[in-house]
Order: sequence, then structure tokens, then C-alpha cells
Amino acid sequence: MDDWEETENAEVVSVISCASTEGSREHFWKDDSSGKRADEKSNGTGTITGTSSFNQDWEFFKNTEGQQGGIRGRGRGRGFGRENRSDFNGDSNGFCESEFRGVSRGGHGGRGGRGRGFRRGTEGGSRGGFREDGEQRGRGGFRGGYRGKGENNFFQEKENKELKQRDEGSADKPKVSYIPPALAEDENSVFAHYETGINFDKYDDILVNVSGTNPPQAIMTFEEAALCDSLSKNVSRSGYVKPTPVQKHGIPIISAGRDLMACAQTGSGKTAAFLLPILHQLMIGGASSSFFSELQEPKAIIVAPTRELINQIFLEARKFAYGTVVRPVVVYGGVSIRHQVSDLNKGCNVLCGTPGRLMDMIERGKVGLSKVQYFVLDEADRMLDMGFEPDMRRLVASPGMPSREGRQTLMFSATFPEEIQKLAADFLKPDYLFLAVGIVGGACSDVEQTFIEVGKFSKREQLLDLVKTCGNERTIVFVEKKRQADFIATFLCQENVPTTSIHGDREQWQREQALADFKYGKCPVLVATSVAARGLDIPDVQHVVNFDLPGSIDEYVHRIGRTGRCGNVGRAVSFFDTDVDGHLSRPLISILSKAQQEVPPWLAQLAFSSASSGGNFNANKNNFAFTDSRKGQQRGSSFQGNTVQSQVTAVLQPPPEEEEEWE
Ligand SMILES: Nc1ncnc2c1ncn2[C@@H]1O[C@H](COP(=O)(O)OP(=O)(O)OP(=O)(O)O)[C@@H](O)[C@H]1O
Repeated sequence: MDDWEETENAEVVSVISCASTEGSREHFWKDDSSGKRADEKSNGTGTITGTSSFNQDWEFFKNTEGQQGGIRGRGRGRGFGRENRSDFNGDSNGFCESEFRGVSRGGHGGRGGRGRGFRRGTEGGSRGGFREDGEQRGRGGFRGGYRGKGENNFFQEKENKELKQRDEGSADKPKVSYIPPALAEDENSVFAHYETGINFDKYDDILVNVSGTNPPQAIMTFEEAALCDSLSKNVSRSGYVKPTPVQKHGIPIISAGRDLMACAQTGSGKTAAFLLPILHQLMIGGASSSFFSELQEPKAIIVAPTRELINQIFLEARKFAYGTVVRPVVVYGGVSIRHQVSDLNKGCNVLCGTPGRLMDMIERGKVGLSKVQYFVLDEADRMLDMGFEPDMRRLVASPGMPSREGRQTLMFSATFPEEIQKLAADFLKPDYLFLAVGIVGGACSDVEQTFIEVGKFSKREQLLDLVKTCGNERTIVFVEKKRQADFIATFLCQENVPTTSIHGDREQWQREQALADFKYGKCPVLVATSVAARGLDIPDVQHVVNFDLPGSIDEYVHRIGRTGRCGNVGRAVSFFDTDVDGHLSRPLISILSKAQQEVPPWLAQLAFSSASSGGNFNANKNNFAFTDSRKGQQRGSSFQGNTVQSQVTAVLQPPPEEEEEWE
């Protein structure tokens, strides 16, 4: 059943987070009135400090409570909305029951991002009415065919008017007023990091392939990268002693001005691989931005598919640019646009954004593209799949954006399906380099993968057993549906397992709160949809549980990559329901064997029987690739370096209907 087809009388339970079995929610909030969260002082390893969003959230909640009520009432949407009130005013005991239950019906669905007509309660409001941001625009009204000149003006005026209205809010559409807490500026907070793990040095043994003409020589040390002084200092302060393979090869390629498509396993330092050479160039080029100008013209644009990920990239950029003239800025949905515009106006050399909000800023005339030298797509295969490809095409076709010859385009991911590689070629110069560290699309070998054959009705009990044995170790539980995320989180809370949840139907402040509660140990279990599958670098995540396996093998690789990062080891346990997950048996076996891990006999049997019965196995179509897609087309051409993997095949499934709304 689709998320939106909730039966009229179903009681919907939603979760903010359940952090302690002592005292009430009210107590929980009041305790932190000092402005600092008790839990933020330590992450259990003593290395992380951070700024609290707690009091601000509370203020936000108080300020918007009326609005949240006000946005309900249209459409069939049904409410999760009361969750907030029951959370904060709820009675003090039995927090699981009183805090997380709340039913609201008749929600104002707002206008769904992708043309869905209705949504549930508060969530509905947040996707519709609460969003005055670019996502909706990106996904809705600005698409379409050619417009004549006059028509363009007409549309432009109409769009400007709409933007203005949205920005100012209107009676039935409250504007997004959430302002994230100010970031801590002190050095310790900026450079907080976790330690590399015991397997960090094993990165050196990974096979690396660079294909394309004249690749520059790899560096072996950061000194060889000859980064400018301040950047070099910031690299050391970040605890980086030696570069990872993707950095050893990626940094000189980018510094040589080449376009790049880079594929390296999860958690192996791709972010720094693109940030360091870009920041270096901007620093030596005497980056200047127009302070307090209404039009900012960044030299680098970085896009990523989710708000949390782009924010993380921004924080990395801010860290490396610390104490220099380079000013990174981040824009993403769910946050007050005015707040972001005023931040932008203070100057911007590197702009990090989710596609919707970024396009919004461009269309509002706040961001000009004519000075763009670097265009970076992180999680590039996601940015170019069906969901985002039109946005990316629109972005590169936007007025002022230099053509691919006039800019440097850089793409990074842990997975690069062949179809996407072909598509990506439209954005890259023809002589781009393809860098493969290890097996393209392969899972991180530091993650021990286990599978449990389980029917859908016993998953909950199995999960409970699992998380109870994990104690306080940090665990991410992935589910397919947003509603399921709330149900499972509530279930675990009721079983006294401090749990929170993150998914695309939660307000931005709730998402940030959930991540903070998870990061700083208040809730060691985070139940998440695929919105948290890619890129998130959360310290000390020891376990990933796939309560539901994802529809695609690539998504599986990204999900389990939330643990076992940067040389640390981790565990992934997946519930395998033969009724629904059968199509994954073959690609999973392939992933397991490439990571040199044991294949459970029942999984091998299943894969074998599905292949011998004809199944939908298609030997010619991989849904994850192992090499530079140009090789097959241009045998005998000038490509250098040969990727060796080839024999593994996978089942090509039609992409599952996407439930999560992306940024
Ligand atoms: N050379 C290095 N030395 C020490 N730590 C590093 C180094 N490079 C990166 N890291 C750290 O490793 C962690 C993972 O890096 P990063 O998030 O860039 O991985 P990624 O390859 O982008 O992963 P994903 O595919 O999941 O997006 C981060 O905490 C980062 O600061």
C-alpha cells in the first residue's frame, strides 16, 4: 500500500526521538535551557563537539505551533501533526506512549513536490505549504519545453510573483522560517574528527585504474600535492596524515585541470579529493567574493542529493578553508530562504547546494554562474539518474553557466552504473579521466555483511533482538517507507530502545534534531529511509541493519557504507525476505564475493535456482558497472590502464517506484 493511502481510521504514530526512559519530554527540553546540550559535549569518543539546535528548535516549535495547526485542512492528507504537541506538552510519564502518539486528520496536503495531490497532516504541510523553496519549483512548474521570448517574459513575471508570494508567505501557506543554529566557530569544533581505523593502511593495497589519455602522476603524500600553507595546515589539523587512494590520484588530476569521473568505495575520502585541489586553486588565485553584494558569483558549485549530505560537504569545505579568504556557503531546502540569501550576500566562493534550492537562488538572481570554474556532482550517479537529471541539465543550461569546455566538471560516487556513465559523458569534456579505486560499485570490504532469511512478519522481533544485543553501539536501521520508519522507531522506543528517525516527510529541524540525537549518543538507534543512505559520515556507526533491503544493489552498497568508514570496521545485517528480495540474490552474491566474504548457502541456492529457472537474469545488462564505460566502445583507442573486472553479472530490475522524495 502506498504511503498516501492510509486507511481513514488508522492511528498514525510519529516519532521525534526517544532518548531516555527517565522523566518527561518536557523535562527533556527544559533540562537544556542553558543553551548547550548536555550530550553534545561528548560523542562517546571524546572527540566531537558541536552546536546545539535544541533551544532553537524549541523556539521554532513555539513560534510555529500556530502555523502548523493552520496548514491543515485541505485534501485527504492525514496528520502526523499532533506529534509535536504531544511531544512537548505530553504528560510526563510513559514517554513512549504519550510522546509519540498523536493523530491528526484532515491535513492540508499542500501541493506535493512532484505533483502529488495530497499528503499527510504536518508532513503534507511541510512538503506543500511549508515549502516556499526551490524543490517544488525544480520538480514542478519550471520544467517543460521551449518558450518563446515573449512567453519567457510572461513566465518570468509570473514566476517572480510566485516567488515573492512564497517568500512572503500567505494565509494558507506559511513560509519556511526555520533557521539552523549558528555554527560554532572555534577551532576545536571546526576540526572535530574521528580517528582513522586499523584498516586505513590497507587502502594502499587497493587496485587503482585511471583510464583516459595522459593521466597525471599520482601523489604519495600531501606534501607532494604542494597545497598552499593555510590549506596544508588545515589538512593536518583535520587529522589527515596521508592521502587515501582516491586523493592520491584525484588531487593531481583535478589540479591538472582535467575533468574527472571518480569511483571509490564508501568512506574512503572522496570529499577531500575534490575539495582540496579546488580550494588550493581558489586560494592561490586570490579568491575574492563581493562582500555584501546581492549577486554572488561563486567559482565552484557543488551539488549533492540530500540536505544533510550537502551540509556535511559544506562543513568539510568550511573546515579546509578555515582562516583563509575563501568563503563556502550552503543552500538547501527546508530552511528559511531569506536566511540563506543573507548568508550568501556576505560573499561566496564555493556554493554547495541541493538542486532545487540552488536553482531557486539562480532564478531569483541571487547567484550568477558566469564565473564558475568547477562544477562538482557528489553522488554523481544519483544526481544523473531519472530523479535529478533534468535539474542537472537545467543547471548547466542556465544563463551564464560556462559550457563544459569552459569549466571543469568533476563527478564522484561509490557506484557508477554503466547507463549513468554514458549519460554523464554529456556533462564532461570528451577527454575526461575515469578513476576507479577498487571495484566500481563494490562494497567496502571493512564491512562484515550478514544476511538473515526472514519473513516480513518476524522482522520486528528479529530487529529487537539485534538492537538489544548491540547495547549502546550506534546502529542505523534502513527501511523502505517513510511511514515504516516512524512505526519502527516507535516500536523500538516502546521497547525502551532510545531511537529516532529521519526521512523526507520530517520537517528540516526534526531531521537535524534526529541526526544530532543520533550523533551525540542520545539515541543510539536511527531508523532511516534511503534519504540517509548516501554520503553521511557519522562517527562510530558500528552497525547498519537493512530491515528492508533496497530495490537496487547500488543503494545497498551506499547504505552499508554508513559503517566501516575510513579504515574502521563495521557490521551490516540484512533481512532477506525471499518473497520480495529474490531479485537481489545474484548481485548480492557478487558483492559478497568481491568483498571476499562468505556467501550463505541458501542465498547461493536461491540465486542459482532463479538463474536456472530463467528468472529475469540478464547477463548483458549490469546494474552496476566495473569499468570505464568508454572502453567497450573504443577498443584499441588511447585509453591507458585497464580495469580487470568483467565477469560478474547482475540482474537488471526496473527501478522501484520511488517513495522517498529527494531534494
Ligand atoms: N586522508 C585522510 N586521512 C584521515 N581521514 C580522512 C582522510 N580522508 C578522508 N578522511 C575522513 O574519512 C571520512 C570519510 O570521508 P568521506 O566522507 O569523504 O568519504 P566518501 O568517500 O565521500 O564516502 P561516501 O561514499 O559514503 O560518500 C571523513 O570523516 C573524512 O574526514
